[in-house]
Amino acid sequence: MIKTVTLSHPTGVLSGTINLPASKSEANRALIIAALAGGNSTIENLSEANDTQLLNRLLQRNDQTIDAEDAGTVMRFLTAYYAVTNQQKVLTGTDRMCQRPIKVLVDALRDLGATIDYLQEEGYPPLQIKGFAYSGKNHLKVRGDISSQYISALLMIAPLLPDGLELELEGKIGSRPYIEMTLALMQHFGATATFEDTTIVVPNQNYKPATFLVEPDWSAASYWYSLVALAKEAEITLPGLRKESHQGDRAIVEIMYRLGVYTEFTPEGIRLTKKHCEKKVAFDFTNCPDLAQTIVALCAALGVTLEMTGVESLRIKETDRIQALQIEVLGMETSLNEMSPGVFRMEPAIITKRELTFRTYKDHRMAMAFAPVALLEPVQIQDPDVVRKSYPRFWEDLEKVGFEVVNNE
Ligand SMILES: O=C(O)C1=C[C@@H](OP(=O)(O)O)[C@@H](O)[C@H](O)C1
Ligand SMILES: C=C(OP(=O)(O)O)C(=O)O
Repeated sequence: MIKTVTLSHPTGVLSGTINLPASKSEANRALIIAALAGGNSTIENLSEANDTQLLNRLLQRNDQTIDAEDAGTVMRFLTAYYAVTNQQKVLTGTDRMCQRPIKVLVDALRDLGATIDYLQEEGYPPLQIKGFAYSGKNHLKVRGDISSQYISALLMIAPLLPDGLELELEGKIGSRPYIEMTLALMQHFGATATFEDTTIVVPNQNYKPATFLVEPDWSAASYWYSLVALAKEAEITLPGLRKESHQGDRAIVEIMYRLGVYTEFTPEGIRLTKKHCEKKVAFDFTNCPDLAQTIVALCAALGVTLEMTGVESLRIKETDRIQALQIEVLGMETSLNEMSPGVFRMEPAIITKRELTFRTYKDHRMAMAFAPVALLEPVQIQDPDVVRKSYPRFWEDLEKVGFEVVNNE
């Protein structure tokens, strides 16, 4: 029996104040850097996301085998962390994690002097980290088009290397704001770097312990934007979000402006209300890949024609997100087609079904992206507990604004 939640909303009028979870991306960088800084750092508003709670636990224990579960940042950041701090570990994760590539990072760490073996398939976890003897190399070329997490992982350990590190990024750079977030967090803990064009230079230096306050998660905010866009009337307040943020997913403000949501920045945070929605939109998700599912589900529900590009990295995330989206929008009587390599198009849907069921593919964002459709028709979401990866209180927060959430075991 598959666990589902059934979601419905009585009126379509939505109002309330929601305290979002803190950003797992910021928190996981702060945890790694604080560990490298030694001494007493304080991380305030640590994310309740499983990805962050897991990393926090792993850093406090001295386990021989490290289970990164389904958390990409945990797997990638800890691989670099344990390698350069010369800790012998086996790193593994869920079946899916063992299908998510890590070769770019392992090759770079081997170049720096790490001994790392693949325990199953070449290029994929599980890994065995055997030790570190500095090679003297301080210039590496790294592909920028697979995952920025490899680059962030290398950057965070770079100040510890005797000659620092010059990273030359090759190919298209995806998820660039996440690289900039890494550099900003490093700077917060006293380590400077330069990022010009495609080259990042990090000198050898010491991190300094610091206090860091984690911001609310802009990726989590995207589901509330989607709810506002689909509601008949809405006024949603999300405290703590600011215009200036390290998170690239703040791009949701401009994206949703075109899809019917107005953002007012207030001293407390943001206030979302409704405005006119365009009928046809095109977005490039290169810099904000985690927003793509929110926008596909929303455009299908709104009947808006969507063209999207910059989604190459979606194939190697918690699931093949392109394939998962293509299957799930079929249930909304629309289709997402690859018109030419990397260019996807979705024509408007007219939803005529009474109840829609969405599968989630062990991917938190599939659950949260499709949940707002419940403002139009009752919706069933399979395996609802997936949200724990980034937003464990998601279903409770929906109840706060009047959704009926029925758990079906
Ligand atoms: O560094 C990070 O915190 C993240 C980087 C992005 O991954 P990619 O760099 O693999 O696109 C993003 O999708 C992920 O949710 C979090
Ligand atoms: C891709 C994601 O996470 P990660 O790669 O860190 O597992 C995500 O949270 O959408």
